[in-house]
Amino acid sequence: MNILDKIVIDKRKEVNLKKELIPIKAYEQLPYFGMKTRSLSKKLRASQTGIIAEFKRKSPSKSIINDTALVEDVAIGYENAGVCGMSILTDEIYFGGSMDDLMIARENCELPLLRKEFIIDEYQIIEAKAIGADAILLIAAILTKAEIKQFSELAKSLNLDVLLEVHNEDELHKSIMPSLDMLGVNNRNLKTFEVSLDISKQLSALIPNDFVKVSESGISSVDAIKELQPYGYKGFLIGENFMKTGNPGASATQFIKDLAGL
Ligand SMILES: O=P(O)(O)OC[C@@H](O)[C@@H](O)c1c[nH]c2ccccc12
Repeated sequence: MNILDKIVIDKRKEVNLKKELIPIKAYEQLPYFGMKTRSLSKKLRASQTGIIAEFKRKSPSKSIINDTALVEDVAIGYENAGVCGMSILTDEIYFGGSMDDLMIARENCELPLLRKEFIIDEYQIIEAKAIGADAILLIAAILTKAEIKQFSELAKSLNLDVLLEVHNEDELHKSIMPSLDMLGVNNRNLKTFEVSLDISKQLSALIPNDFVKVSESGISSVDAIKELQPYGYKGFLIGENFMKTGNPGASATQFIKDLAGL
């Protein structure tokens, strides 16, 4: 069994358990549920740099990346660096994240926040809104076309932006629909962990221009972004490259300065 299948099995167990403990109605009472969201896709469209910076403690491909950085410091650091949005892993088992991380980031910055999660149930979308997320990730590799439609339409009804992630042509063809805001190409194969920026280059022409194109994973230099921009990418999701340093906010600041040619 590949790692992605394993993650999804564990996620289904986790969500089913939680559903019994916390009814959806409880989430709808939380203050963030009724709050206005900030659009990540609009920010990316208007930006010259387009960085979405991620908070990630560990990953199945790299084990520990950073187990000392505090999410509040990183949120403030990323905001001061001028990123367009912050991505926060809320999966605990494989990525060492939590919903608390997202809520702490929400309390400490005004950035659009992307809930980075393996979403397989509408429950997690309600949860995302209730903890203060502005956008959700949907991963085509683990969803049917009907689920992508159902989940993205629910997200839109809650004013959440939707980033749909693909890794190959079949996933892309299955996914294109008007309820998505951003189309993300993951340069990392979630089943084998192989990374190649060529995936973004190959798939870009197949993504209609009405979606904001985002290139995800394995981006570790300004040159990589300059290479991807001519393919129409407006968003760049960067995790490890910032998180592996002692001060993720400071490395994002330097990165954005270099990218903007300052
Ligand atoms: O740390 P990187 O290589 O810069 O990658 C960030 C982000 O793209 C990656 O964490 C990611 C992309 N899609 C995902 C889906 C689930 C978990 C994680 C991810």
